[in-house]
Amino acid sequence: MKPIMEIDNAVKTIYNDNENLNILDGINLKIYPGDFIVVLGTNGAGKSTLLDAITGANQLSSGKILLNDEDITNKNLAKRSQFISRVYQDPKLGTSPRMTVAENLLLAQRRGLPRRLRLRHLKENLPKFEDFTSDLPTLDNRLNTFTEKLSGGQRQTLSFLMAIIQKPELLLLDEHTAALDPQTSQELMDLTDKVIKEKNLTSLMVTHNLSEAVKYGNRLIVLKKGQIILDLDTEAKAKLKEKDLLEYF
Ligand SMILES: Nc1ncnc2c1ncn2[C@@H]1O[C@H](COP(=O)(O)OP(=O)(O)OP(=O)(O)O)[C@@H](O)[C@H]1O
Repeated sequence: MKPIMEIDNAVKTIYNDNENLNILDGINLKIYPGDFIVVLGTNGAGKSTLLDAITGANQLSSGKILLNDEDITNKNLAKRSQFISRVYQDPKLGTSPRMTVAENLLLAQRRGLPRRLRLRHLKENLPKFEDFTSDLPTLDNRLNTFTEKLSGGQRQTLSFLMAIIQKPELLLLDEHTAALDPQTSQELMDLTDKVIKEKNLTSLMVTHNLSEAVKYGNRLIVLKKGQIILDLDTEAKAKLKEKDLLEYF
């Protein structure tokens, strides 16, 4: 099987305290269609830097990133966002507060088009959005609500829907349930897992929650000081127990 994404010897160097520091230090990773890869690592291990490098929010110092065999290393964030979507930890990122839920969904559905074109034809899209949100208790009947009026959990569910409404080549989940209360976090995690399976999405999920790391996904990597120090394939991941991970933290 061909990888969707290939990260080849990715290095990100910063100048800190009068010295060069590799915050990504030779990352090699192949992401295959349908992979759901859990990414673990202590604070400062380089997880966000890796996601930034994948989205183009931050350019690599050296190394390459290929998406479906195309070298995207020098493509900017806007170009890559047509194919790669990301859900952040902060519910306020990723949604427009002064727009309704339906308008936000419309913007996301037309990712890649100029903004003035993206907000046209709201009315004819409403039935589709109603269908899309109807079995989600948190967003049912909320299509005309301004996003700033939503709770953190509702807003994060919306961010997730926006990230997947136009099937991305790669979905990045950046501790996307970490800021929510335990029940809401569980609901969003269950929705995430269901949608990833139903739509056969390819995904990378950063988490600090070890039980989530064991329960979800088919592969797992651990980052430390900018390097991948553990890379479990599907078979090894299936046998994984929470206590096996403790030695890495
Ligand atoms: N622009 C920058 N300037 C200086 N240091 C940086 C910069 N960006 C990241 N770092 C440092 O690089 C290291 C990796 O940061 P990164 O945010 O990727 O870690 P992380 O694994 O996502 O951590 P966390 O779990 O806390 O979110 C950290 O030591 C961080 O302080």
